[in-house]
Amino acid sequence: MKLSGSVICRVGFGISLDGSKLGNTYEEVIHGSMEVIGSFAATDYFLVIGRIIDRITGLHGKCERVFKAMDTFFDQSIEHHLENENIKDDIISLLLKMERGETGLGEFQLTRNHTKGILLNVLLAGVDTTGHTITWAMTHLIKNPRVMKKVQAEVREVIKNKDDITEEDIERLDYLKMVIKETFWITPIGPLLIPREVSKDIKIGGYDIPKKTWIHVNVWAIHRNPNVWKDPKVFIPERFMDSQIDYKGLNFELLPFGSGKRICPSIGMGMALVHLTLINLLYRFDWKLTEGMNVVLRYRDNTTHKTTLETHQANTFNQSSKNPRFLQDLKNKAHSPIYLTQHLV
Ligand code: HEM
Repeated sequence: MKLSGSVICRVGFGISLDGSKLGNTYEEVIHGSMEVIGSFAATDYFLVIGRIIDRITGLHGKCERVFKAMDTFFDQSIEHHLENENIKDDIISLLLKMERGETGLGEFQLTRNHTKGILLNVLLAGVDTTGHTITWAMTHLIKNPRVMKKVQAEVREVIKNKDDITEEDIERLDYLKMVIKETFWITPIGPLLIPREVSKDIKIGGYDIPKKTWIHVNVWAIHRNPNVWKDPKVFIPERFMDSQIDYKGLNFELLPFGSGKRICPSIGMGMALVHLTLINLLYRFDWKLTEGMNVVLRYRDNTTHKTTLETHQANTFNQSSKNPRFLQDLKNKAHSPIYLTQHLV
């Protein structure tokens, strides 16, 4: 989570969280918003009485606090750009150009609120999804030593003693690509996608669906359809060998990024981050399952760990971040020991 957050803030917002005053606000924003998104909101079901219930449960107040923290975070990030004119080529610079009318949007005038709305989308949609995909892939590998051995052998063979691992290397890692596809398939990060609202009365599968109905696409169930998938509960990356099925929204059997107009607009960045992180971890470390369901990462030269740091996170963006499914420690320095503890529920 911290890694994906840092990358997205660097690439999207042109800011480095490490040691910056934005780092603390960022933590509050991310954890707070995930908690709020994952909470039950009575207003979603009972418009009037729900507002009263949400005030009594404290959800309303929490939303207000998170919203203020988020607004401050975006204000500070934008200010940082306005003070440093040499920051270019990131999302904030582009949006500020659009606000000033330097980049054409036709008749549409972008305001500061639009800019903040877009930044909010990028931040919330990018950090958790990427972070949890990596964590799930690690979990499946730890639980499947056969696959772990095979993918690690492939990565070490292809990377050998290269200092820099680049996106070109990904193309040569066929089995890793299958492992990631299988991770998306068995544990999709958005199991119900983003809800759609029906714009007119329609019929789907023989059912009448009236205008304005919300539709949730159950990707989790689609990925487990025994008429389409063999062994739908087992982690077998080889199922994608010689298969044309891809995750880009055109094969409806596999929809980790959704499909249609609202498909994830950042598949490229998400996939690059997931691949490069896993390649680095598989290449540089041996992972070992210890007693008591702990997962320990060790350096290949057998250096032992020294420090532990804990972060709580949920496993999908449809669940509350209160769920302490994962406790993880990842000191992200090239030559410092890495130790990772995971509690499997
Ligand atoms: C492995 C990583 C990722 C996964 C699995 C993922 C998955 C998804 C899914 C399932 C949706 C909903 C699509 C639908 O309902 O049809 C979505 C939407 C979205 N994603 Fe991603 N995503 C990932 C990475 C990212 C990254 C890195 C960013 C931005 C930096 C991003 C930005 C967005 C945005 C802005 C939307 C909303 C699009 C809209 O509302 O039209 N995603 N993503």
